[in-house]
Amino acid sequence: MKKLNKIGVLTSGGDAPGMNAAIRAVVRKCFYEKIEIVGVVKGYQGLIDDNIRLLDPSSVSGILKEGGTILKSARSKDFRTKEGRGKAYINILKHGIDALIVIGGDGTFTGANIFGEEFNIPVVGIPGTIDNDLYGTDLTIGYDTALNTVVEAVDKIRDTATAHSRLFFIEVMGRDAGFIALSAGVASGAEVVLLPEKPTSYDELKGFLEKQYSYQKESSIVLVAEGENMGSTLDIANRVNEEHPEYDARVTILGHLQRGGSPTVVDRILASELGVAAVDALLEGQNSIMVGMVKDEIEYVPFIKAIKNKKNVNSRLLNLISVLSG
Ligand SMILES: Nc1ncnc2c1ncn2[C@@H]1O[C@H](COP(=O)(O)OP(=O)(O)O)[C@@H](O)[C@H]1O
Ligand SMILES: O=P(O)(O)OC[C@H]1O[C@](O)(COP(=O)(O)O)[C@@H](O)[C@@H]1O
Ligand SMILES: [Mg+2]
Repeated sequence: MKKLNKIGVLTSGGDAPGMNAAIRAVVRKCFYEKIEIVGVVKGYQGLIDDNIRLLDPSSVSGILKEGGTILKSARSKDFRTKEGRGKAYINILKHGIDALIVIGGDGTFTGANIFGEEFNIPVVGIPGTIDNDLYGTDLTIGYDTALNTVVEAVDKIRDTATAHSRLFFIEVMGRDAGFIALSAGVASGAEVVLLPEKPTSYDELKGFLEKQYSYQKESSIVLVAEGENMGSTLDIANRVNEEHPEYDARVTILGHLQRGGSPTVVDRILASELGVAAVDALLEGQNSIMVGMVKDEIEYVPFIKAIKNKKNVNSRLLNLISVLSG
């Protein structure tokens, strides 16, 4: 195994609270192990554009509690091309980088896997996405903070919904995954959740709502994962209002506020552990793997498994929604 003298670290895809805590852990662990560490600015695009700078323990002072990412993030079209990845590799050689740590989601790991195979450079991934849609880790960095943000917002909407006896459709993030909608739904007492993993028909939804209305509930909340099957949240709410004007339905789309804010304790600890574990993995000669946390143990999960295997939503939680919404 080639000696590790210099590691590059980057954040890529949608930012997530706790990415800074992970960067800090990687940088401080490298210092501890006497390995040089450089930060790549703006994800894979920064590798292509040679936007690379030296980091030291003081460059990560005070960032543990900050949302966003000091290294910035990007969705790089160029890295999807062989030509772009070729430019990235030239810059890796220019800076003498021996291995990469990439912090991101499924897209980031797909790119890392291709890049590692093309150019034979060791790459280790740290799961950072609010969506929690990665197989091989119980939690991804940022998910817990996003959940807390969503629940705080839903609690507030519940106040006004109850005051006016209204139905609210609240759309949350989760491009292809319903983890945020389901867990936040249980934690905020949502009456219905709409998830991509469990397609619901319009008639089923109507049936749920009619049942709720027959209980004379003070308010109802439907948490909609953006990737669910029925189409736009506004269209669903409009149709419900046409058929049942008495529900007086309203729509709130929480949007990018779910991605910001100071990370929770859970995310800070997870990010610190995985940051250190990623450097350990490289020191052990690991390659093309994600470091995950399963039942409080660090696991090495091949990129291909983390991307291709489907992480299932918790059916117990789904059942809770129907049992507790009465
Ligand atoms: N098939 C691919 N080939 C090369 N690079 C990819 C591929 N898929 C994703 N990437 C890179 O990873 C970046 C992040 O992926 P994206 O899906 O946007 O976010 P996330 O990693 O959070 O899921 C993309 O912008 C792109 O640069
Ligand atoms: O910020 P953008 O580019 O509008 O992307 C929005 C998407 O990013 C996310 O917030 C996070 O997704 P990724 O972690 O896969 O990038 C999704 O929930 C959402 O669909
Ligand atoms: Mg993703």
